[in-house]
Amino acid sequence: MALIYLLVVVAVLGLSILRFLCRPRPVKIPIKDRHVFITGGSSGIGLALAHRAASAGSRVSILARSVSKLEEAKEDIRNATGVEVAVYSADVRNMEAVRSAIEAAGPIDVLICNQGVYISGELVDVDMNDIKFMLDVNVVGTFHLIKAALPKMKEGSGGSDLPKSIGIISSQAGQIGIYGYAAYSASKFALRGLAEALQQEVISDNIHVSLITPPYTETPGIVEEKKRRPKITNKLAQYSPVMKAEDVAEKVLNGIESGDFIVSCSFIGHILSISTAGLSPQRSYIMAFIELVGISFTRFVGLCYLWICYGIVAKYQSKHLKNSTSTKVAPKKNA
Ligand SMILES: NC(=O)C1=CN([C@@H]2O[C@H](COP(=O)(O)OP(=O)(O)OC[C@H]3O[C@@H](n4cnc5c(N)ncnc54)[C@H](OP(=O)(O)O)[C@@H]3O)[C@@H](O)[C@H]2O)C=CC1
Ligand SMILES: CCCCCCCCCCCCCCCC(=O)[C@@H](N)CO
Repeated sequence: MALIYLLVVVAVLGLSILRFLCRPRPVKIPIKDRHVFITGGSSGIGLALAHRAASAGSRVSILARSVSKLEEAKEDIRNATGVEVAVYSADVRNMEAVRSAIEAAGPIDVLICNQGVYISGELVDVDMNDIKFMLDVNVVGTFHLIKAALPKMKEGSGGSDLPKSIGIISSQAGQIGIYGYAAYSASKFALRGLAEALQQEVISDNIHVSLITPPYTETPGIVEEKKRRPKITNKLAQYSPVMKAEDVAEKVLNGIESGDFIVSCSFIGHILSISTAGLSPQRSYIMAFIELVGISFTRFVGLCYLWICYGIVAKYQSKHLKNSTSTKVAPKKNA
């Protein structure tokens, strides 16, 4: 009895300390009647986000390269919601193109940097051009977008203005490195550094950064990627279930509206976020409490997961080695 009493006192005291401690402060970011600008909005997660934001009453702009895919998305959203979205064709790798699109779109309340490319394969086999392509689109492209949008977003912010948001789509592959994703993971881990530093720089402008970490999601992009994905990657990633783009979009917009810094989209996603909490800001004292209590447990789960991973890798590589020796030997026998 006394022990339970003590535990309750400690928990309440702990929660009060965390409530005092947690920075930045919690925030609510409305999206209704506000301008939401979504890159990669013509396909997959971005398209689902555009649908959802339009249904929620936002003014929506989408940006991507292909004009025909943009027009198709525009028609799709019009048919489903009756909302006209604005479309901008630009390659995020081109700063000038990004600048003109953002200028034409007008001041942004919620910028969602969702464009992204992913090519998997063992690093020795991946072409350097493909590696640079991923870093350019995923990382440099995101810098272009934020640098182009930020000056206007800062203008007139603070004061009594409504809070604004910059949402950056990373990935679970931005929380853990997985076989076959060395370059992609590097690009997605990079976004975390950007997000953490940027949040400190823009907090006084009442701009709030969300770093989103979806699991595998059914999208046109993933259908392509799957064709080249090493089989072993599927084995290692099987513990994180695949989601539908619509469900991811719902989590993303809810996370942005709640001002969450890390937005995870699934149960395993939450476990991953707790175990990689590091020095990311945490606005919710409840979540901070869960992190403090859960972190040694999730580290243990992580160690078990890595034990499984390295077992799978060892088995795969010994089989691979045997296979490659037998193929080397076979032609000799035939000759
Ligand atoms: N699907 C998944 O399993 C997961 C995806 N993610 C991330 O989510 C984001 C969206 O992925 P997903 O929906 O699968 O991708 P899709 O391939 O389905 O869509 C990608 C979108 O980005 C646009 N895009 C690509 N390159 C550029 C560029 N250089 N400039 C401007 N726009 C560009 C594409 O249009 P266009 O080609 O016409 O330019 C398209 O609209 C990515 O950042 C991805 O890394 C994260 C975790 C899991
Ligand atoms: C501590 C507990 C750990 C539990 C197990 C976690 C398993 C993680 C698997 C991560 C798979 C990566 C998905 C991202 C795919 C992606 O971003 C695509 N775009 C790639 O093509």
